Amino acid sequence: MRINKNILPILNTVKYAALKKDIPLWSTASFKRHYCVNADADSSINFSDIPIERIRNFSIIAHVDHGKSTLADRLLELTGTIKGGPSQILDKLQVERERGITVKAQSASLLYKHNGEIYLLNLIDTPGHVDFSNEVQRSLSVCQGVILLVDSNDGVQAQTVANFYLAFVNDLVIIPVLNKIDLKNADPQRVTNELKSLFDINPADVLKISAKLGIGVESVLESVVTKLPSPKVDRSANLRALLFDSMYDKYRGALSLIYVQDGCVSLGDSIATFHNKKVYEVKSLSVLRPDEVPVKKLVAGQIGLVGCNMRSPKEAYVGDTIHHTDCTVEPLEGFKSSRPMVFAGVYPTDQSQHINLRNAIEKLTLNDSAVTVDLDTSPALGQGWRLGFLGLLHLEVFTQRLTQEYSAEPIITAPSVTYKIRLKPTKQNVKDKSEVMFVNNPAHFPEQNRIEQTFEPMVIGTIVTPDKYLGPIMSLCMERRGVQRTANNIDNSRVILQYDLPLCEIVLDFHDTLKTISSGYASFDYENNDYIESNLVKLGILLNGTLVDELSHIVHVTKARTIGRQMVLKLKEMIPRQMIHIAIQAVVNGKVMAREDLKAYRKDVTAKLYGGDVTRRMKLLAQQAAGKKKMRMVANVSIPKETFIEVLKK
Ligand SMILES: Nc1nc2c(ncn2[C@@H]2O[C@H](COP(=O)(O)OP(=O)(O)OP(=O)(O)O)[C@@H](O)[C@H]2O)c(=O)[nH]1
Repeated sequence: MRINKNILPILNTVKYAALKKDIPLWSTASFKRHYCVNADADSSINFSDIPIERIRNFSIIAHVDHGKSTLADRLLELTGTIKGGPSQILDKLQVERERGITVKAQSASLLYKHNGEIYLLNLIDTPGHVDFSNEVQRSLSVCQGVILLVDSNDGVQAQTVANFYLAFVNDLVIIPVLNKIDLKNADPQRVTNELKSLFDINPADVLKISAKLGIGVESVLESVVTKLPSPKVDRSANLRALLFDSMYDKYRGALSLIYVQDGCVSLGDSIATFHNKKVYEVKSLSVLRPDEVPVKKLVAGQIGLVGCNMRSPKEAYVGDTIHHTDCTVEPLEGFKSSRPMVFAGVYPTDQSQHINLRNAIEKLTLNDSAVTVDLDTSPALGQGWRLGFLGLLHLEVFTQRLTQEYSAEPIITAPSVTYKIRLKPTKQNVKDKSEVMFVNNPAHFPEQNRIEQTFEPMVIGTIVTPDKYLGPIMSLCMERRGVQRTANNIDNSRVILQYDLPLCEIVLDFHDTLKTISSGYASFDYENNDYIESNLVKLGILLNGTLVDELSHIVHVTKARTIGRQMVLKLKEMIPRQMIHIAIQAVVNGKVMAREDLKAYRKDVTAKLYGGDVTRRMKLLAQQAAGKKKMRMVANVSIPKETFIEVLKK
């Protein structure tokens, strides 16, 4: 590791010695004496005895990869909550570890000694990717402050801007922290100036740390205690707790993560929820450290997990208020539900898997409340669901979790955004000229002669980039039918751009392309905007003359030929040759835009075996049969199940 020399003056002797010997700072005796709560004392501390003035609830927010989970690890270690061990401890899901990103906000309760007093710090590590911004929004609703973390090499990025404003509009106290000061190219001064010019943050308030090396991390804890307010709650009032996340446990059913706004809740209490009006007995209560530690009581200001035998995942409604059955209270505000941006059909590989897949989707949506679920049927794929997601990464993560956590292997159809269509007045409804329908499934796209006007959803995209990539980025936005709104300098080498872009142009691969053309330096964030009128058509895909709606796509008329060409080529590549000749065509209103042919072919997997090796022959045939199971018969053609989504990627 090459250490930035500029940080040396800020290391005191203990830290420097620890660093040189590669001893983690938090394991030094002097550190433990000052900051960690003694492990023996820890087990005897009753969390509910900690007064409100000594509670701090905060989130760590930042752009992707700026070090949130690493800082969370350090804070857990420094406070003695965990004793080292695996890194990114709050990234608990397999999908998070495999992809190296946080997709779920995770909370942990830390005990911290300040001026001899013990404080309870409830930390929430949030995801950085724009597809999971609903997790950040929910987390902020139970916090009084945030740590806004910025990489001191990368500087302010698109999600830094989005997250700053999210915290700002929620009236939260912001602790600005520059991370990765150990990197050779770190430039904390430049990034401090960016924070000043963009957000008017006082340079004197900016902390400079290296979460990886543990440098300066104690100053973060000190700021959390001294700068953040304690929660505004009332312990003497009747119980009101906000259910802000939930998860499914095999043995205990749905578990609810709650923030106790008023009063307290104890084991054995009889509680009810506003949304479903059902009554439950509190069976288990725990705080997360970050694993569950059972407690007897949760009091106002605390965050904890409640188990009350909710058997159906639908009962734990995120945003609901929990109260005691014998008291009437005003419900808490809850959450504005996030609007799904991308829809895709989800079908079992064969209909015998239907019930399993339904259970898996129900349980997983409990832990991912942003996903919307509607029933759907498809002539080729049978009974299934139309699911709504916040973006393509969200869709991919959800389906990966279905497979990894519930052993379900669904088929996902081509994702689509929701278009608005105004139909021509018919003789019967001349008076009602404005018959409008919303379509997110190409199968429901009306015949062209019934359509009066079509509209597509737009976003306002924010791009932060070094100015040397400005040319290619502007070309990319133009190619994606974007219209520039603003362009401003952040400093003398970086620019922040705002564009109006059609949502369908950014959901699939815009982010990846942007990263590629800017060597990874540009970042992107977007927010929903209105619908605008746009000339849209259905690009149908025909396999041997049969329309396959599951592969069809709604596109802008100017893109129909290019996308049609790309799709037939991709399909030719993805569909294995079969015993019949396959014609693949892309059509718009009956007019062929592109065509490819896949020649017939008979694959005799046992052909190379001579003689009578029956067992080997059987094994090969069995392997071939298993391979076929992973395919789906559509229009008499076997299609690998990934085709439906992969075909749209360039
Ligand atoms: N050199 C250096 N690397 C760091 C530091 N902090 C984090 N990293 C590295 O930066 C990368 C991203 O860190 P994470 O903690 O996963 O970042 P994150 O913000 O939680 O990422 P997402 O949850 O995906 O948004 C990892 O490879 C870390 O080891 C630091 O202070 N110095």
